[in-house]
Amino acid sequence: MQSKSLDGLFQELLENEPIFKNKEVLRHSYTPDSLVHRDDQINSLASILVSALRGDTPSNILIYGKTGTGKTAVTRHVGIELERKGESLGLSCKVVYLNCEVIDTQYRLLANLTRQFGEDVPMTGWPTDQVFFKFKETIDNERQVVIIILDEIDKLIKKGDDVLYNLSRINTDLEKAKVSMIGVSNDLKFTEFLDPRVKSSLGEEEIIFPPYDADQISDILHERAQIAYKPDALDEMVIPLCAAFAAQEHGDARRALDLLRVAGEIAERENKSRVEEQHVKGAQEKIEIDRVIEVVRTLPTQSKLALYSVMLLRNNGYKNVTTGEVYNVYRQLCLQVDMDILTQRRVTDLMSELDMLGIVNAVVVSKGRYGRTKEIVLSVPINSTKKVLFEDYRLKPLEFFKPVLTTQLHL
Ligand SMILES: Nc1ncnc2c1ncn2[C@@H]1O[C@H](COP(=O)(O)OP(=O)(O)OP(=O)(O)O)[C@@H](O)[C@H]1O
Repeated sequence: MQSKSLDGLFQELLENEPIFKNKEVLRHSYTPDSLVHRDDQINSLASILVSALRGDTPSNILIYGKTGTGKTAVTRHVGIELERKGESLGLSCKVVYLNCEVIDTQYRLLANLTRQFGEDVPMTGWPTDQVFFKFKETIDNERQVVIIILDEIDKLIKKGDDVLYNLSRINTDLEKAKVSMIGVSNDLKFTEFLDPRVKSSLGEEEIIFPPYDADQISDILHERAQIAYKPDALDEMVIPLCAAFAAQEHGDARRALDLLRVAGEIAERENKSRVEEQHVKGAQEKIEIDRVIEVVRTLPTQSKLALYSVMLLRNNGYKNVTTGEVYNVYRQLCLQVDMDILTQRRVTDLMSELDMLGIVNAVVVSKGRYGRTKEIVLSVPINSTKKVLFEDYRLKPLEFFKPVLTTQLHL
């Protein structure tokens, strides 16, 4: 019975005229062929890397810019073109890409690099020196220039800068191969934590990616929309609105492309043949909620308990939740899951942090002769937040817990 109705549903959905021509090109994994408004950065990068085509070692480069300013897209694009040109000139020029958020230890980085040159190194188990030796031996097998792109390089140095130190000195041990590095970061200050020798070697050249303004983002979106959407699928206000929202967020092209995709998905779900202004607003709201929920997922357990206390109070019909009531419930939750009970002052601090993260909204209200207190309102949807909280095994036993609540006086 159910499968029949589902079959009908699929049929109905299939018969709707799709508004997307190729949705994949709006995803993060897609690398565009043309990058508008980045000619200066492309030229700077190419003029440094051209040394590789002369058989010399290009200077190391540090690339800075806020998130979504095209750093990765430009670096990869120039890297691909450099390899292509090298090939046509009969030169061996290899550009390898590593994301240091994923590969964040010296061992894993070296093992991964060696593997990219076709040699098998186990992902754990060897002494680090041995992996480094293997990497050197592997690349030094032939005359080649190797350019290593270290994206999100700031994540790597959180665990020490040994690997950067070793890589920055590697050329002295090589006979045939030459290595240079491109570090990419959206943290302008990360070099402050580097060993001065690494800092000066890595930052031989620096390229800055400024944020896009709304007009530049509009151009990026227009180009992408042409391949992503069917003709006439977008109301004329859609692109300017996506661009305006993204420009408010420090000119983030990734955010703009997300808005453009999610707006289309919302319109599609509503069976509309055109994406309208309200779909972009819906997309903005959805992306913001998804972001906040992601923040909830990474909160420390104590903050999760404080947050869950607010949720329980709201769920039990409390209109004006105060920090005193939160603390009362919080204590009961701690006892239930056997966690240390923090002082009321500390829990009030945790609530302020949740406020700063946009998870709750606390306003100070005056209660006349009863003094002043904070009233706390949730800024996240209850059901999805609950789901995320219970992913934490320490909170799981609280799923059906009912706290003892005081009757709320409406002063
Ligand atoms: N000039 C551009 N033209 C076309 N697309 C662009 C341009 N700049 C950025 N994009 C697109 O915007 C998205 C984000 O760009 P990218 O990943 O390069 O940003 P980033 O600066 O590396 O950000 P992060 O620091 O967060 O990694 C990508 O999908 C990319 O294709």
